[in-house]
Amino acid sequence: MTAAIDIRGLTYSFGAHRAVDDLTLAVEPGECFGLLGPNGAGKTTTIRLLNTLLPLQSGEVEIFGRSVRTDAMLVRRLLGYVPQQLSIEGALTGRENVEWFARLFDVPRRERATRVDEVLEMVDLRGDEARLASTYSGGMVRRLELAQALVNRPALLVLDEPTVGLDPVARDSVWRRVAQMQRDHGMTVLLTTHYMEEADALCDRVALMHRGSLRALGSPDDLKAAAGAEASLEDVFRHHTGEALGEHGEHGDLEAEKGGLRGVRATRRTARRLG
Ligand SMILES: Nc1ncnc2c1ncn2[C@@H]1O[C@H](COP(=O)(O)OP(=O)(O)OP(=O)(O)O)[C@@H](O)[C@H]1O
Repeated sequence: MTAAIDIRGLTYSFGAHRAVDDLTLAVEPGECFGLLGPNGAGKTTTIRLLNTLLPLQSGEVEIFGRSVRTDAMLVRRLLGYVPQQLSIEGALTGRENVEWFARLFDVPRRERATRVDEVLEMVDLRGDEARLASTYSGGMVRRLELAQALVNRPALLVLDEPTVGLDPVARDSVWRRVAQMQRDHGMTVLLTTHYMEEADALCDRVALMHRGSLRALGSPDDLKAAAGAEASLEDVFRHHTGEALGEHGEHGDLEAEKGGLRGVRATRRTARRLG
């Protein structure tokens, strides 16, 4: 079977700094796969290489058998991407934000209204679609971004830190949507996170990255079992790197449900800085 994502010997440097170091891994169709690691591990760089936002330097990546090096346009059509940065426009309504993406991704004009309805329904925003996005809470912003990424019915949904800076309730609501979409539509999902409990709850398999390279790969249960009785994914990380992820990964005091894009932007910035 053709892998959903096939990464072979991927290496990428910013100047002298090697951000991704000889990464090899494959994600199967229909899997929810987590790239885990602290700030600076190379997760976002990996994602930007596979979604064609960064040009490959060394190594190969194929998405459903299409090379990102030679078939970039085809690869883009297969992908839905929710970046860490905000991708919505506060001066547009929720619905207009999704319509804009539908046009951008060449959803045929005749199908657009139905598709927009469908994805707004999926993320439970039909009731708020006429409000300006600037009035949305942090959790609603994230759900709207999910709707944008889904409107072209991607075979692969890529989420970069989908719940960073959200409070536990909003985080849970995003998790439920992602799990449901994967279940209902058989979509392949690749997400990056440094919330261990997020990976544990959502992912069939995870890859632990540290300083650009792959340190461990497997299902959360197998990795935990290998690290010892009653080990958590935090323990697994410590076991493979000698460092504690918790110091990088806790954002317990962050609160993104304040509403308004400015709050969301500030919270995501803070979350990234705290890592
Ligand atoms: N545009 C850039 N120019 C120079 N260095 C960069 C650039 N982007 C990333 N880096 C460096 O590459 C390394 C990997 O960064 P990357 O963003 O991929 O990590 P990450 O695991 O996604 O972390 P985060 O959770 O902060 O996004 C880091 O050391 C980072 O400082």
